Amino acid sequence: MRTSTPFIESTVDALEQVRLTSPLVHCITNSVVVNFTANALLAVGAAPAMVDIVGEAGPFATVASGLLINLGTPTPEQRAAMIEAQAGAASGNTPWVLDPVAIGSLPVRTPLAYRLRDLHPTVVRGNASEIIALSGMGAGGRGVDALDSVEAALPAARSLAETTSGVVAVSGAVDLLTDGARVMRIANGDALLTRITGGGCALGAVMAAFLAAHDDRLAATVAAVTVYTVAAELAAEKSGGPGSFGVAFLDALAAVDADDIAARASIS
Ligand SMILES: Nc1ncnc2c1ncn2[C@@H]1O[C@H](COP(=O)(O)OP(=O)(O)O)[C@@H](O)[C@H]1O
Ligand SMILES: Cc1ncsc1CCOP(=O)(O)O
Ligand SMILES: [Mg+2]
Repeated sequence: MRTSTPFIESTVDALEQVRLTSPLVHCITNSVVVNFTANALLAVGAAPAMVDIVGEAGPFATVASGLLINLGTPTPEQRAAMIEAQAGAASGNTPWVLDPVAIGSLPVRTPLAYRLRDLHPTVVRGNASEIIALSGMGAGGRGVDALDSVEAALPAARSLAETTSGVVAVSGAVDLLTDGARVMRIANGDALLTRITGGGCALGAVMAAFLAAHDDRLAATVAAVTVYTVAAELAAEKSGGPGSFGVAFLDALAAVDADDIAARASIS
């Protein structure tokens, strides 16, 4: 696969920036993955803060370096905090990531996801079925899992990028990213990421960290996916299964460096 050298350079720069500046990442995320997400952010060099209550989420989003809104277990308090946080992010010019976990048929989170979509997330990140559902072109997946292929989600991703004027990232064996005009594919990662919970959710948080480290939104998102999926490859080589992979993945997020990126990144 052809590898895009400018994107490798911007990926290495963004990783260095994340480690130098330790961006403060405000997370409103689901109760399944909250600890794993905080550990993934710490491992890559960012500073997590899980601020998901009304009265705090708005002001915090104003001053944070990046914000993640993840719809995985959207309690009433979290739902109100998400709306408050989005407004805070808008007033503070804070980049924000929307992860529309398991939308489609679920009757509470789906309209909330549409409402947030229309508030122009900097990045939407999801699996193929979530992206198709958020675009209005399909019914969603099987719970948190995709039923559609990544390539089948390309028209939905393009349409969604036009709606949001932002970046859309579809995860899977080959990740697909678009800003509506450009389409990038990243063929790194390991299937063990789908055998631990939070493999997708923590990626959304890492994207929020990288958005704080690079001005070009597409390049920042490419950098986050590349660092994350190359780290997964390094971890998989040292793992005997999902349990040891989860631990090795945190070690690899902390250790992955410019040489690993140059040797392994498959960006086209
Ligand atoms: N078959 C696979 N091979 C390699 N990497 C994968 C595979 N499936 C998913 N990934 C990676 O796992 C991470 C989470 O993606 P995914 O499982 O699609 O998200 P979600 O958990 O939201 O459904 C992404 O970084 C993606 O690149
Ligand atoms: C299992 C589960 N149920 C509600 S949220 C969640 C976590 C989903 O995590 P990911 O999308 O990263 O696999
Ligand atoms: Mg997910």
